[in-house]
Amino acid sequence: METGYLFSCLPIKKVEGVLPDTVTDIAVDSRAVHAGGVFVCIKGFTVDGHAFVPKAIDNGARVIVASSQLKVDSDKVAVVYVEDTSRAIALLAPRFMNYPSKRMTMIGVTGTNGKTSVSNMLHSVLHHAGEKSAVTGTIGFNLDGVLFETENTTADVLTTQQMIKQAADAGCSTMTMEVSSHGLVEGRLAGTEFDIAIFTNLSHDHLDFHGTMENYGHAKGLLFAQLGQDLEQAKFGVVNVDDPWGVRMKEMTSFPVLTYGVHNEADFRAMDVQLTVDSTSFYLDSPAGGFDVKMSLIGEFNVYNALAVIAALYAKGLEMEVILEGLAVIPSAKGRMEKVETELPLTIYVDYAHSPDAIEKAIQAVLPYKDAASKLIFVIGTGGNRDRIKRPIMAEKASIADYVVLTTDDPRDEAYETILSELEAGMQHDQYACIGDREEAVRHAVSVADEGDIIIFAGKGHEDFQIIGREKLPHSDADIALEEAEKKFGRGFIEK
Ligand SMILES: CC(=O)N[C@H]1[C@@H](OP(=O)(O)OP(=O)(O)OC[C@H]2O[C@@H](n3ccc(=O)[nH]c3=O)[C@H](O)[C@@H]2O)O[C@H](CO)[C@@H](O)[C@@H]1O[C@H](C)C(=O)N[C@@H](C)C(=O)N[C@H](CCC(=O)O)C(=O)O
Ligand SMILES: Nc1ncnc2c1ncn2[C@@H]1O[C@H](COP(=O)(O)OP(=O)(O)OP(=O)(O)O)[C@@H](O)[C@H]1O
Repeated sequence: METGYLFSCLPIKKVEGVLPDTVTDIAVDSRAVHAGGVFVCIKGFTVDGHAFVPKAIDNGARVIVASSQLKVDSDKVAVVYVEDTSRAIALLAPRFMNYPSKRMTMIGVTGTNGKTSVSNMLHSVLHHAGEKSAVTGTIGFNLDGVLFETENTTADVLTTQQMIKQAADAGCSTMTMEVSSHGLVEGRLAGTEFDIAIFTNLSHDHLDFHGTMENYGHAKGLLFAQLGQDLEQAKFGVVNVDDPWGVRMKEMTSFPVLTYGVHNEADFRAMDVQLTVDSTSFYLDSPAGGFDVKMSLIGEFNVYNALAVIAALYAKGLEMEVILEGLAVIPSAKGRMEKVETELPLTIYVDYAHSPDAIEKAIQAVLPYKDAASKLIFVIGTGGNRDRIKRPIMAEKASIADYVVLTTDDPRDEAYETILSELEAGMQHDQYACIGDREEAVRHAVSVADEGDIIIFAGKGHEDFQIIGREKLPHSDADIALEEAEKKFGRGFIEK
């Protein structure tokens, strides 16, 4: 790309050395720099990218964007000095990629719980409708069926723009993105032109980062504010009005907002909700008329997720019949109340609940189908070195289960004892065990289970690892549970 055009979007303090006519690439990681490329030095939470300039130059960087004074050979590289390199990359990345989000319908999904579920449901319904679509988030970057790993729910601004460009170049007509509050506050969505913004709900989480619920809610509101002011475009907000924050999100944008809910008046309202052990149905009142909706996803929370999907795809212009046909056949997102296939006389779910509200919702999804004589066993852990305020509240919600196993979920550098004692403080009854080692905790849950019981392993969801110290070790709640069950009941795994 022409260097002059690329840098004309930046407020530049000074340039040292001579800028080349063109640059080949742009990178924020010295290890990803290509010959003739631009390296932008980011001051991170762990290290300062300025320290990696020599490595970037070794890899062929031709231009460095920095905010601290550098000592480099100005015959070899040019240095562009700016006040704030994080803001600089937010301007440079979409420009370098030619603003690829403008080439697709972009749907952003934010909220404490349901982002992965709603995003993947949208992707699956679009796929069922014959559209080529992409989705990014906690599970990874799914480009029309091909899954790439991602580090974050919402990737850094450069990776985000690269993924959007990849999806647009591959001919996707829609891209759905999970939008985290961290991502919004840190500007990772800069330059991403959303057409539809969805808000699911807001409840206690991430207060280690945001400090207060007010800040956390404000962060989510940025997605709606960032829809912009070009009212000639057909953009929409989609909000859950059963959540008080949904009403506030409406105020954050001038674009039309479609509301959804079960209890309050809404554009898309579910009525006569019927929840069974393996399916959900409801009557939908909508601007397009009344419809009977049926799906295999379980739990009331999935009614909300379905309403968000229906409203967003209606806003996008899909026929209601097409949307509902897709909803009827799609599976749940990986690790979201996912039933483990087994011949055991037990019912086992793997779930990703790790906020107090999600824990409550996950338990409520199965409680009505539990036999009075059987138990619901709930295994829950929290991460080390992260939001500690939520720990007792998580255990308080988990106490709705008959038996609770308190454990860890990526303990990182924190001792088992502090995690467990802070969880334990919230327990409401004495039917529980505290076991720091997650593998042992899973085995214990199976060991106390009797025929007919239900076990929910919460917190890990789709993840196949446990982070202990700095190491990411392989871990699967489902595999350990089935192995233990095989010992106890003489069967577990289904012969393939
Ligand atoms: C606290 C936080 O936001 N950290 C993010 C941040 O890491 P960091 O600041 O530590 O980065 P760093 O390692 O100091 O690196 C600084 C710079 O040096 C560069 N570098 C580094 C090494 C090298 O050899 N060469 C080099 O150039 C790096 O590429 C980077 O540009 O930048 C990284 C790259 O973008 C992110 O992966 C990382 O997310 C970490 C993994 C994280 O845990 N983030 C959480 C808080 C988060 O963002 N969570 C939300 C959602 C959660 C939810 O809803 O559940 C999310 O969206 O994921
Ligand atoms: N709409 C919802 N309301 C409340 N809880 C939900 C909802 N949808 C899903 N859940 C519960 O929350 C858990 C996490 O769901 P999901 O992964 O979709 O949320 P998320 O917002 O993507 O979470 P994260 O930000 O941690 O990636 C699920 O496993 C389920 O137990």
